[in-house]
Amino acid sequence: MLSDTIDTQQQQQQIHVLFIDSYDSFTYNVVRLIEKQTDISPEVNAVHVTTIHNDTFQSMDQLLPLLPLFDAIVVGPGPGNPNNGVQDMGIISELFQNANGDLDAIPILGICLGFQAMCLAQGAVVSELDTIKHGQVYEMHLNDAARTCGLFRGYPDAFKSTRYHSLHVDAGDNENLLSLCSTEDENGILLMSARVKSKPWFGVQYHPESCCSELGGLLVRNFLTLSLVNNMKTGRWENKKLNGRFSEILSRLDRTIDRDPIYKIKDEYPNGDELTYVKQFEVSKDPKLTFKICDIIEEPKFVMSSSVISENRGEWSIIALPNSRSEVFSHYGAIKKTTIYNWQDKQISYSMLKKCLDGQDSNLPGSLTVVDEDKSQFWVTLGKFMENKVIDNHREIPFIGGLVGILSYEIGQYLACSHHNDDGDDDDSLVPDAKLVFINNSIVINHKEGKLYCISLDDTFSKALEQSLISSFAGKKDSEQGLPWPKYLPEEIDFVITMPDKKDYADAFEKCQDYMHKGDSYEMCLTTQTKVVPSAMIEPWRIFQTLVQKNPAPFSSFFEFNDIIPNQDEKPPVLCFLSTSPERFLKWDADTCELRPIKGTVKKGPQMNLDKATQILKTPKEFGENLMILDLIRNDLYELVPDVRVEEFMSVEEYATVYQLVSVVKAHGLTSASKKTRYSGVDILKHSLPPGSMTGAPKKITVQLLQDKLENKLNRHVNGGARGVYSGVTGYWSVNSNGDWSVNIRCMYSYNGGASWQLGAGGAITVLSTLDGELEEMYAKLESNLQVFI
Ligand SMILES: C=C(O[C@@H]1C=C(C(=O)O)C=C[C@H]1O)C(=O)O
Ligand SMILES: NC(=O)CC[C@H](N)C(=O)O
Repeated sequence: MLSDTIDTQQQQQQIHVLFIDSYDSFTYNVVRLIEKQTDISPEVNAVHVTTIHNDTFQSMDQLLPLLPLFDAIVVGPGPGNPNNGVQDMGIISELFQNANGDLDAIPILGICLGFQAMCLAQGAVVSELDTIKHGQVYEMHLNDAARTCGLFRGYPDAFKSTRYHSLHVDAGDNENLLSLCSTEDENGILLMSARVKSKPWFGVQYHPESCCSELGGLLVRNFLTLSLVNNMKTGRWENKKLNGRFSEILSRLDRTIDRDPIYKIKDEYPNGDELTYVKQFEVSKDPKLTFKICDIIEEPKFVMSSSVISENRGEWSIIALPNSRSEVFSHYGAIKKTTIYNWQDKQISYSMLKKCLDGQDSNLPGSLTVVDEDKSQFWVTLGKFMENKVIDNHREIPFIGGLVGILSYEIGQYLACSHHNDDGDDDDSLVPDAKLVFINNSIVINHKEGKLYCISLDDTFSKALEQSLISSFAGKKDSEQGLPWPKYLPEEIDFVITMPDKKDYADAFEKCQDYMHKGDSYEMCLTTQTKVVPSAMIEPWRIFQTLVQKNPAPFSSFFEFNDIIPNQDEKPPVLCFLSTSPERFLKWDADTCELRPIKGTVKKGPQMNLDKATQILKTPKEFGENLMILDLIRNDLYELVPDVRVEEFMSVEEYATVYQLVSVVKAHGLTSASKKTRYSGVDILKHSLPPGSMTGAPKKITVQLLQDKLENKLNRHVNGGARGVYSGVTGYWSVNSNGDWSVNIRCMYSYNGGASWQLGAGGAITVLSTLDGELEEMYAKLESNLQVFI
């Protein structure tokens, strides 16, 4: 797919597959499975897959002239119903109609939606299942015809595979189709694979690429072998056109989908030793240490701390210290603008910033940069800035300085950046979708080893602060003393709490069920927002102090963006974020990245213990929920990196108020790839936002349905229904090529310095969900933070 050189001789020995994607979230799992089948025959040395979307071409007339380039076509899975033709499947319906017989000799493999479309075009009936299967593993049974069909060569009679479908094919006694495989469930016996008798066209209803499917690679290998034999017989193999113009067309087609790295990664980076200052000393291993340290820091600080430590999570805490040399990057998606200025620059006022964002350019001081760009270009701006900052220094420390901050949900793919502040005044344009600050000075703590590091990228770490850290904490053992922080908010303050309407939630839940029954989505993470208005101002830090004690979590974050000094009569809309998230989204170093999707939740209570929760979390509902997101995350990684592994499969983890089902997926070899396909962790971040665990699958259609049809109504009392900071990510991109981002859940955020707070909570809805069960889960998650106010 992403080969570097177009060498015709070499290409002649490659199998070329055209993959037609329907904006599914499992596409690249299939693509990589195809690419891996390299040992097909001595004539073949590689498999090259070109992926296009089902709407890349408007009609077959545009695609037909390109088909001599390809040895086979794979039509992938996807949302929608083949009965809706072009509207749901773009070019796929016309492809299978094959009006003039142009595709008679071209081998095609249809998977799920592709299979249904193929069978429909042959006269079979495609209709809704009574009992729908999303992320469920079933035994597939081959019939006698399969024994003589090369597609299942080498297969046992039965094997397990994952199913993701709302619809199914009833072939009846259709004369054009030969059925090969079936499974049995509450719906009866269902067709799971068939071929078209008169053509080299095959299909499977199940998902060979799922991480829970057996022998998926063999199916693809068999299909490629059949394709090769077919093409050698028909002369397609010899006549394949790959020279000159065709070779150019192929490389252009390969770039249809944008996968350009955000910035070019170099072979080597300077070590930056002249300026980097690292002072290390021994401290207590108690995670409360981070908070005790915060108490002695007067300056502004961002905290990414752990209040619960467990293996591979929460081992480190970071206190980032922004100062006047810190560049602040804010992106405003709705008006497509980025601002860049230094932290608390005296020349920059709120009114000036607002004017320039409103397009009334006044005389901008030289220290304020405003760039017209969309969210995609914003990443390039960040890349350009960071490119020259990267150093090869202290890679064993996760953060030594770099960009720190918050990315909202709407900065992610497929989402409209439309959110605005709903607080009555006209501050709409000033709600940022991303806010990142470059940090030179930080305190980094390794709780596992009891080590503290004072770090500066420009050798400006305050000597006074270092001295007081040493005198207060160096060499001191764990103390039994708790935090001197209040466990409750001041009693005299009241809170007006606006929750989503239960009836609205029920309506949205029903609509989700409709979409899933129609085949438009397999899982939908439906979320709600609750607004809390205190009767008097409480400092955000004061709320954080109570929150972290009530709901300790591995990713407890505190951010208060006081980046503009307020003038007397101005109140800049300060973004604040307090989080006790259990969920890592993405962690990376120079070569590897790790994602830890959480999916599956059981509320804690007197009747619940770990064993019981484990039993519940391993039932089909929770299993399916987790598997769907696990396969989706594999897809997000596979799009950029070929080596992706599931390292932990559905472990149960215990938190303060809930049990959660967690999987771990890693991608290796970011930098060992060829120069052109070399990605950094930040490319993976850009490509995989919004986090799959907050969207559902398939990601594109699901987030669009949630944003346009469901949450705009359900959450209209907050930010016009936008999720904003909730469902986004928080973390850092360190100059030593490390990064770590947690999912913004179990959090609260404010766009007005704490005058009002928003709390998000939700959960994945599948066809196995019940309204009561989902409501209970949503309230359990909401309670983890709302408890601070009630
Ligand atoms: C949506 C939330 O949580 C997400 C949904 C989960 C689920 O559906 O089980 C679990 C963890 C998160 O990925 C939330 O906490 O608000
Ligand atoms: N995974 C798929 O391709 C699903 C196909 C179709 N949308 C269905 O739900 O049955």
